[in-house]
Amino acid sequence: MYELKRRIDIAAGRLRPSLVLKNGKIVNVFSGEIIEGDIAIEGEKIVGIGNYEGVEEIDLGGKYVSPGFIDGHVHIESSMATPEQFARAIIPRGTTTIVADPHEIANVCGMEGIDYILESSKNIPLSVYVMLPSCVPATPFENAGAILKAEDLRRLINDERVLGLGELMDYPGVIKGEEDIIDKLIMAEGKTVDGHGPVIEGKDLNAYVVAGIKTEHECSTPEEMIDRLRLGMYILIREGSAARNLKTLIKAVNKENMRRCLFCADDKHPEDLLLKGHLDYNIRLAVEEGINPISAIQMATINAAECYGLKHLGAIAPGYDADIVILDDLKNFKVAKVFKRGKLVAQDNKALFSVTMGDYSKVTDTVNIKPVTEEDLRIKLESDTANVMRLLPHSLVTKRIIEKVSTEEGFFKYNKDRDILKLVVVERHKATGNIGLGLVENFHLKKGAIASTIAHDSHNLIVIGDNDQDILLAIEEVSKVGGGITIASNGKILKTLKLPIAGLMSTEPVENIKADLEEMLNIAYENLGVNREIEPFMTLAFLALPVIPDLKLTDMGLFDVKNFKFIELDATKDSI
Ligand SMILES: Nc1ncnc2[nH]cnc12
Ligand SMILES: [Mn+2]
Repeated sequence: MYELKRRIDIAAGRLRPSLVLKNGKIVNVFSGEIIEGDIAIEGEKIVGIGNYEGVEEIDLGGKYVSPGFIDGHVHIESSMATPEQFARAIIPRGTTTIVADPHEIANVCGMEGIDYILESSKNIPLSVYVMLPSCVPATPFENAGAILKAEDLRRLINDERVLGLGELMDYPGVIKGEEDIIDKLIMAEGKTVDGHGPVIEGKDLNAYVVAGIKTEHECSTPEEMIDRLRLGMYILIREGSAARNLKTLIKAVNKENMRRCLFCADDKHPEDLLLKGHLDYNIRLAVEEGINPISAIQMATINAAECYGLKHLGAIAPGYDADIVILDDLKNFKVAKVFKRGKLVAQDNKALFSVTMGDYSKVTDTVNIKPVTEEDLRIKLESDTANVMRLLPHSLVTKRIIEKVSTEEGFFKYNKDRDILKLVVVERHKATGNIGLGLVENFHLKKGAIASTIAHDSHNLIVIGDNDQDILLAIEEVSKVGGGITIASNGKILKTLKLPIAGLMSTEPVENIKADLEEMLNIAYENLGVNREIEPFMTLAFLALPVIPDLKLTDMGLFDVKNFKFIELDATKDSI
């Protein structure tokens, strides 16, 4: 009561605000104007726009003022950094709020993983909201470290930082009205439900929307985007490290539909966050592609706030949180200062706050595999014609190709003159001994192997190599360090990035993770001759995700995503 009365007195000019940002060019996300004036701030709230004198004053020197940026869909784990370190990377770029989907760590650690993300993001100057993972495991065609049902999720659905259900990847299950999915949708009634249903259309799309799914971030064509806008879905335009859809989709944004469009990163690696940026990069790219700067700012602020029901965020107006970004101009969108709830938290691309690591003791030691032998890696082929996964440059998609491969006594034989590598997925949560075996073309690796415990979304242990000795050595290394990425060559480990949190995240500062990854990328390209059109670690991470076509490999075998079924490696044994 008192606080409200005080805010009214300050707004009315009867009392001086604690802080006034003077002389700014304020982007008004409601009227679409740029209005010159001061911003009166009291505590965590904006209380007035106009001409004010404050106890403390900061002169903005006529710079532009935007609301803090809001990422509508991001997996913190994909940055390989903890939430605290992730905040250090993105706040200097102007992001003050994220809607996170912790399905990566949930696939490894179940509810403990979600608790960790909520707990470790509580005391940082970044608002971290969470969508409860709806699909753990993503599909029935893989073994994850947990299975989450509605009754598991229910204890968190009314948490004030939980905004609803995360990406509904099991779109066939939604369309069939499967009981498990219905349970989760009813549990989330009144909250937001995120989609992941790029390939559906027509009546199936109606079924998906009427089920309560209100957003889509997996569009890769303008047609998919328009189809979904027409049915009332919000469109999240994604620019991440894995998938880069902005330049394609932005063409379909116009002044009539832009208020239903927002930005997201989905999965972004540390080097991209630190070098390219976060939503400041999306905004810059959109403006370069012809979008009006004010519209681009609306997409990064008020649109996301309205999409997720965040009524106190997304605008520079009385009563809104004082989440404020000061920009040098509306062309390069260089972020000069960032305020979070009225406090200066970043300046000239530097975080002005320190972070202490939260307790992660319940989400480590997560690699639990049955020892793998050379015998386990033998690929039986009755003919020499195989179903091979052909990698496409800068894409999560693989192409199914049928190729003649070398064999010996009925088993696959490495051929140094052919670019056909062995891909192995080892179940790593319950030591079941499950192993998926596949063949990959266009990765180009020579004399070595790369292993990783990042393998969306079940995050089993995935390895690619051109000889079994290095494959076995790499498996042993990532298992020994409790999860991570390693490069083995000629019987030696060249480098390992340790990811002790769930086998997904490092405890190191984000700058160190970036430096280690850059060194490993260099080793992959220089020492092992990996295809420079492929980002090896991100590509490897998505080769196990059976919701993106054509062929993917899980611990249960080679999966034909288009026909939604397992197939044999020997192409003569499987009808297409
Ligand atoms: N992390 C992720 N999980 C599921 N689907 C995805 N598509 C892109 N990134 C993804
Ligand atoms: Mn996602």
